[in-house]
Amino acid sequence: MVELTKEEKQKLMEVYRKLRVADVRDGMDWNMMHFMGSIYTDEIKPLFRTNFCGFAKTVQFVPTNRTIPTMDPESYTKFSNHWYGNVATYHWGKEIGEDDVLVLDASNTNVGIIGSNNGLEYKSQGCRGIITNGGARDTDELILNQVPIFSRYVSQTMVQGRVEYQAHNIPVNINGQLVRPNDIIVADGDGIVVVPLEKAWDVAKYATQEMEADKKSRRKLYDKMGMTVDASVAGY
Ligand SMILES: O=C([O-])CC(=O)C(=O)O
Ligand SMILES: [Mg+2]
Repeated sequence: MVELTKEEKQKLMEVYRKLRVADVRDGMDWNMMHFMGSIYTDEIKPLFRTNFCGFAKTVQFVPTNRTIPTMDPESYTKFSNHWYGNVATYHWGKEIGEDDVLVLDASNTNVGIIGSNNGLEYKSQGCRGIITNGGARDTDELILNQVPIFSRYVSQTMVQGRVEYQAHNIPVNINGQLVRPNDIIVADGDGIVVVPLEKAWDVAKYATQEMEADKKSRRKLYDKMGMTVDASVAGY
């Protein structure tokens, strides 16, 4: 796992915050990574239009093969607490910090692995966004609280009796794309791009080149059409 200093991370974020997914996609192509890194919105969708970038904090859950014995509801409360505390654990959550993006490989299970409670908690710790090939639940509240999340499913279920924590800070597979701890994640309405951390500056250089050419061109069109300058062309 490549580690960066706080200053190096801040410098990268200053550059990446300005880039659109399309620019980063171009920057990847310029570095001969045409078939790497893209995760599309037909598979992993944002709950609402949003954009973010940050460093991947990876976690993996797997489906369970444990049988659930029949029990009365009072016993189920104990069972549920035990599962949450020992099987589908969220102990890694406290490690999430500023400029992280939580990348949760839930093994494509339709389970509500992120809800409005843990989603808001990670946001409060500085988490920029969440990406999962599993499910989100409490989605009305996730939207109300503007917790930026891209997920495969809108789910209803709890994790108890369904999935188990497997590992964190390991390479994971999201829709056929490798995401390693601290790789850069860029997400917007066009989907998600994963940039290998060791290529981050090379990708940023050509992504910025393409973005600037594009914005200068759009700015001319704004002027030609008498359109009011907005954030997407300001400064060009
Ligand atoms: O409890 C969970 O793991 C998921 C959830 O619904 C929440 O955090 O609100
Ligand atoms: Mg909940």
